[in-house]
Amino acid sequence: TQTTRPQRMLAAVQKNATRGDPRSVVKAIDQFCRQKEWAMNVGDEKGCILDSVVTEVNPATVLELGTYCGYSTVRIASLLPPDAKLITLEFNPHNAAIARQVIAWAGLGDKIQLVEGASGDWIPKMKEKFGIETFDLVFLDHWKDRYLPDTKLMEECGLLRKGSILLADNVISPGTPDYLEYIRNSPRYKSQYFRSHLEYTKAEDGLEKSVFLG
Ligand SMILES: Cc1ncnc2c1ncn2[C@@H]1O[C@H](/C=C/CNC(=O)c2cc(-c3ccc(F)cc3)cc(O)c2O)[C@@H](O)[C@H]1O
Ligand SMILES: [Mg+2]
Repeated sequence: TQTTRPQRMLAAVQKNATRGDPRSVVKAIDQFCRQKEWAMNVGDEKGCILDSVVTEVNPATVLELGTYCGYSTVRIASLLPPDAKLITLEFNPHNAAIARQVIAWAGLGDKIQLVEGASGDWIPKMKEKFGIETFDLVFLDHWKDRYLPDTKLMEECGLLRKGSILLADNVISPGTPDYLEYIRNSPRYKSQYFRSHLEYTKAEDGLEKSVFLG
């Protein structure tokens, strides 16, 4: 029977990456996507920008919206301090199942909590279910029309504090026009655009980094 792209990506990790070595997992996925099949991971070029933001913020609490196969989940978690917590939300059970195995291969299972469900349902439960007060860093990489409603929901739920960082993928390609318009014009955020390229291509894309001002 026909395999799926996430299944083929996982197979490439299990074949080419070293168990317990997150960077080799990231490298194996990037090689798979460059040499075999394009996939919507943040990729190695934007991934370096992501790395620099994670390192600068040094977050104790991270929320990722849209796990997909766990590429950015592993990339972020590999840079976190010892007691930091990364919660990642994914509502497609097949993608979640693949991501769990990618995360396990990287040996990062104790740093990452993958929650299977929709961001709109789980964002209001972060405090009661996971004892999270606020997130130091949020990585937005799920359906592009959910960036704005979920940002407003995080504000309403009090999950952002003065200095919380939102980092949004794909603000050019596929694009998130309503989110960009809101976040760049809101007096409650200070935003910065990091120009880059759509993963594994020469097309323009970039990351928008926004600081919540409280
Ligand atoms: C509300 C909710 N709750 C929970 N999980 C959610 C969720 N909404 C989506 N998810 C999950 O997250 C992933 C979806 C990611 C969406 N990403 C993109 O569509 C994307 C597309 C491109 C792209 C660019 C140019 C092209 F020509 C074609 C594609 C590049 C990218 O980097 C992308 O991220 C996927 O695993 C989905 O199940
Ligand atoms: Mg993306």
